[in-house]
Amino acid sequence: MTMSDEQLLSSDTESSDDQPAPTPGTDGLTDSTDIDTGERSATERTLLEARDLSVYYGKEQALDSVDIEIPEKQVTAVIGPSGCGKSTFLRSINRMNDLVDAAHVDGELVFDGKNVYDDDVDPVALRRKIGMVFQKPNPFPKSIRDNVAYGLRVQGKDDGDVDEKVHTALERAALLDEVEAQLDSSGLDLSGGQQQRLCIARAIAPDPDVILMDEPASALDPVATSKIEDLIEELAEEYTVVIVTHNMQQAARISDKTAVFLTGGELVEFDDTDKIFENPEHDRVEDYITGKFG
Ligand SMILES: Nc1ncnc2c1ncn2[C@@H]1O[C@H](COP(=O)(O)OP(=O)(O)OP(=O)(O)O)[C@@H](O)[C@H]1O
Repeated sequence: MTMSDEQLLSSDTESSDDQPAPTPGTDGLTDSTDIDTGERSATERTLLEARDLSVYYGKEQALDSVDIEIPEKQVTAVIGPSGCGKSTFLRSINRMNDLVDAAHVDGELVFDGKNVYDDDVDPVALRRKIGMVFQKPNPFPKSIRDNVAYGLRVQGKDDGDVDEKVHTALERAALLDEVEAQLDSSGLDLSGGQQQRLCIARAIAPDPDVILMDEPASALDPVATSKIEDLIEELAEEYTVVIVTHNMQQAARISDKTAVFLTGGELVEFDDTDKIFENPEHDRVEDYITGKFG
């Protein structure tokens, strides 16, 4: 699953000309830690690690010295009250904050042993390894097939087996059965829930390692939400999923780990989801979970 660092670092047609020449990064694998619980795996490997990560918008600090180790092939939920920096944290993982002029990042975000803020990392290539799904389904005004194939095309992977890859991505996104007979119809003609699964198929077509999801079900009805939740749990067999959600029941249902951010962009507690919801260490987290504020 993991692509080489060379691929991560290599420039492509979308990258700016002033990107430094690609250089091989570390092949470093971060620490492995044996754990005694976990339904998905007995051993967890850290795939993403924030080290003293702070993010500012101008003078305003949105994330405050965050340290966190996110395990591979699990679902990590990010929760906390409005404005506490959840989206900022998510967007710092694949450098989406680069697109905000006022944003400034201190510290490190290490992905598979490499700081993604190093000068030699191409953010466009990075975003193919760390895909993103947004709150509102945003398919392109193109056919279902072309929506999914888009990620392959920009990656130069649209060789002979595009159709096979499109099918695989739709299947993994639990959408193939519903759209197989209409791949040339517009993606915009699908229901909201189907559009979101189409966007998930588009994100996974280039075979990323990580899928970031920013409240992916908040615009959907309960049935569509339930399908997305089932899908997220399935995706974690192949991918590392980090999901921002306002819905604490959803976090409790689908995640293995939960990170609780509180006001000021502080990561107050990060632990197994069961522990966070049943017996958190911090009173402030308990107050938030039990609805005393937020
Ligand atoms: N593009 C931006 N420019 C300036 N300030 C921003 C920007 N994006 C976020 N902020 C500020 O950074 C802080 C954290 O915002 P962020 O969106 O990360 O929080 P959040 O926890 O995801 O909020 P919500 O739950 O309401 O979506 C807030 O004070 C917000 O106003």
